[in-house]
Amino acid sequence: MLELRGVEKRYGGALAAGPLELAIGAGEVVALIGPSGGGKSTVLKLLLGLLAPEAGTVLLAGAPLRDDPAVRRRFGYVVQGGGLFPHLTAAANAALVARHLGWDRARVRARLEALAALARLPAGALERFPSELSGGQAQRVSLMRALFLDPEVLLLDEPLGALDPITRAELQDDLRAAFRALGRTVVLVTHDLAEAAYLAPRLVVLRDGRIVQDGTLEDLVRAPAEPYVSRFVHAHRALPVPPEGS
Ligand SMILES: Nc1ncnc2c1ncn2[C@@H]1O[C@H](COP(=O)(O)OP(=O)(O)OP(=O)(O)O)[C@@H](O)[C@H]1O
Repeated sequence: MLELRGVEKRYGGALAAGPLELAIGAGEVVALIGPSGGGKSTVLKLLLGLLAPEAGTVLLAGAPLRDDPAVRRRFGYVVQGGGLFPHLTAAANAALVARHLGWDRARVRARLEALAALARLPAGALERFPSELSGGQAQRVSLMRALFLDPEVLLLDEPLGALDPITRAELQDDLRAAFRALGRTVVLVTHDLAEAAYLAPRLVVLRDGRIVQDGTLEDLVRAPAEPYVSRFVHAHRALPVPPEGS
């Protein structure tokens, strides 16, 4: 469904990512993980065609990705931070592209209701502005907007950033259920390994713009491709709870 072949991305001459080889099958759920600045967002934007590579080819369903609105509509994209327009209600944000394409009110309303149920957005929240939504609700609206046109591929850049742990855990459950219900190809970016492993069976570790490992959590734990992967896996701090009886 998605493929990077020998892809390189430079900013001002400096290599930010690549050369990259990556193939993602239809219906796969893949997490891109790694340190800040490792190249996760860059890879997501290359897959989406938001960035053009200086070398190599990006393929969508076997054909080179073209810069064309019809091609972009095959993707749903949740940008880092949600990217909702502050002057539009949640409903207007979610339905923005559909309205632009001329969907009538009844069709928009039916789709909003179906997606609000899928994204578990509380009734009433659709008529509010982003400043009147909680962080978790805003993320749910961003997800609804990405799914509105029923895209073949869903790309999510840190969809659960900046949420408290309880809201984050609830949204992880809901995202996982939504991915299963949709059966679409999903690529998500997170720097949280536990979240990545909960949501995606396949983990791609990026560091310094290169793929250092591509496998399951078990592969990363049992057979780390380089010492960095091992450090990343073991960098999670346990709770500093005193032992019982002390
Ligand atoms: N527009 C840009 N101009 C110049 N350099 C950039 C630009 N965007 C990203 N970079 C650089 O490219 C590299 C990869 O950045 P990228 O945003 O893809 O990393 P990331 O893994 O998504 O990081 P984070 O987790 O912090 O979002 C970094 O060194 C970054 O500084």
